[in-house]
Amino acid sequence: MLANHRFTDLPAYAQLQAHYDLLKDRHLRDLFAEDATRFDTFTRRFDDILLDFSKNRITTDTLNLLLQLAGEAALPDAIGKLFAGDRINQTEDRAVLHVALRNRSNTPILVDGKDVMPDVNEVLDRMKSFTGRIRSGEWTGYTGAGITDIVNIGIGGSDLGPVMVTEALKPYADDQKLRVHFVSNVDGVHIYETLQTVRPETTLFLIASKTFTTQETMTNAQTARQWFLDNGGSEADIAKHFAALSTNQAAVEKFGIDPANMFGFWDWVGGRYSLWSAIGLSIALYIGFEQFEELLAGGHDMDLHFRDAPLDQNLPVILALLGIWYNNFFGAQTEAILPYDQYLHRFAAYFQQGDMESNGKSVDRNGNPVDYQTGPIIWGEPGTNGQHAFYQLIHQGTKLIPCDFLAPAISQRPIGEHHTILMANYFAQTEALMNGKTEAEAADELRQAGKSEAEIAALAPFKMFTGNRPTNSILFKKLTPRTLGRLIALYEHKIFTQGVIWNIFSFDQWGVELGKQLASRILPELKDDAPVSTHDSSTNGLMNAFKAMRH
Ligand SMILES: O=P(O)(O)OC[C@H]1O[C@@H](O)[C@@H](O)[C@@H](O)[C@@H]1O
Repeated sequence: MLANHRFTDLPAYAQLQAHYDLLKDRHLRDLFAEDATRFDTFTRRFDDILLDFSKNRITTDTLNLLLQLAGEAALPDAIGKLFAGDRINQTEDRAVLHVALRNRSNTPILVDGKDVMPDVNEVLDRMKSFTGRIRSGEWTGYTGAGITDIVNIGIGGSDLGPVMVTEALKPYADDQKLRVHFVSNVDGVHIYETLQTVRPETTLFLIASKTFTTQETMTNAQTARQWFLDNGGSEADIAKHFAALSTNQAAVEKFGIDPANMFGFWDWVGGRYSLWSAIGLSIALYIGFEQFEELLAGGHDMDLHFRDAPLDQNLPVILALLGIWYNNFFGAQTEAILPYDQYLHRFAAYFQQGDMESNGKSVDRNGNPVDYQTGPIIWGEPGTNGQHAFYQLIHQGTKLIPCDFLAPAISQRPIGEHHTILMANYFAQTEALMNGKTEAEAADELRQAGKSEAEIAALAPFKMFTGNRPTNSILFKKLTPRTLGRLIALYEHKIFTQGVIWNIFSFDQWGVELGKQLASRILPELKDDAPVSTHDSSTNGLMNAFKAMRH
């Protein structure tokens, strides 16, 4: 069990509030002008990853108080319990052990006295041999042809991680012909469009669902199965074309999938932390098992760093504390994740689930409503696209939006000057957000452009930038599987750290249940044309309008 505290009663909380009052009107421009060593003071490196957090509205006092806050919230003890396999997911009475899935050092990790590593390794071995057989063409479909297309059917944690990683690591799939597709939405359009592009005799469906009961996934899986049977496959051929990634063997068998084609995992793997488990099979198939192991190794590297590095050197802890600084003291509502790497175009979407499903909680670990802010709204798009879309608001809007800027030093696709131009934008944006442009500077520019003093007076207020907008720069050498593993685990542990300090449970997700319950109540009511009157007037009215419109 995690220690329990009231976030706002921690001594450092009050100290941070007082400190905020002193610091809130200070401009980053001045903090940089006063201290030539600011970059060195607020930069940390972990192997090929550099975190520069100097463009944050902090001083060393801020950092020390935030570190004190982490200590008072018993963060080191919580980290110990995470790695020790304690049942820290209390409301589901489960351990939280995604770290075991990538525990490449293979040291025993005990749950209820039993080492989980032999089971983890056994599934990894099976994934390895399966991956080898599919990729080499040894595994054939019902006509004897090899597999050319993998269709992963899953949603939420059984979709977003594999989508994000296969997109991010596309260059590592250059050497083979396998294509991957992802079907998640229960909207029939999604499976329809995917099935247009594949052939039954060369397609392998991965039915990815921890519970194997999720309505969207089961509906899509049934549709895929029927399509397969309607287009040349037979019941006996299903074993060659369907595999399951799940914890629920009974439901997998009931669906008709050969248990030999089932890759299991365990209740201590949260859906949004499951890409490292059998849920990652589509990744392994796409980039090869060795590269998948590199991804795991990267996650493990970051685990060891998180577990062992002192808090003031600890990248996930520093990111978490900065997030708390803006969320709880500056009143920031959101955080943007802005990768300057097109291959990371689903990275922010991935952490929308990772962060918002984990820390979108309003009850503390005592079961009491919280009277402080918890998880931020996470969003973002790759640079430079975002610059031409929503950065206007980040630069000149009324809201404070702390941003993480991520970029590789080396592009996976070095073409002409593209990467240098991209990086010029990367550096320019954080500089602009930090410095801004004073009204006098804006006026000077207008003067140089030949504007009259009257025009200058009219335009300068619109052309100035307040600046003082905080950013983290996360610069890494190259987006390899290992580095990606490190980056994902970096954010995972940031989320964990924040949950510990806010005294909330980060590993359950009861908030997704109510909608599911109501949808299953509504579903039968939509099956006929009888007027609906069992809900509120809006819901009744909408359902009845829908029934009328569909004719
Ligand atoms: O993997 P399954 O069990 O289909 O769940 C898929 C997703 O379902 C949602 O309701 C959430 O609970 C997610 O955390 C989960 O990843």
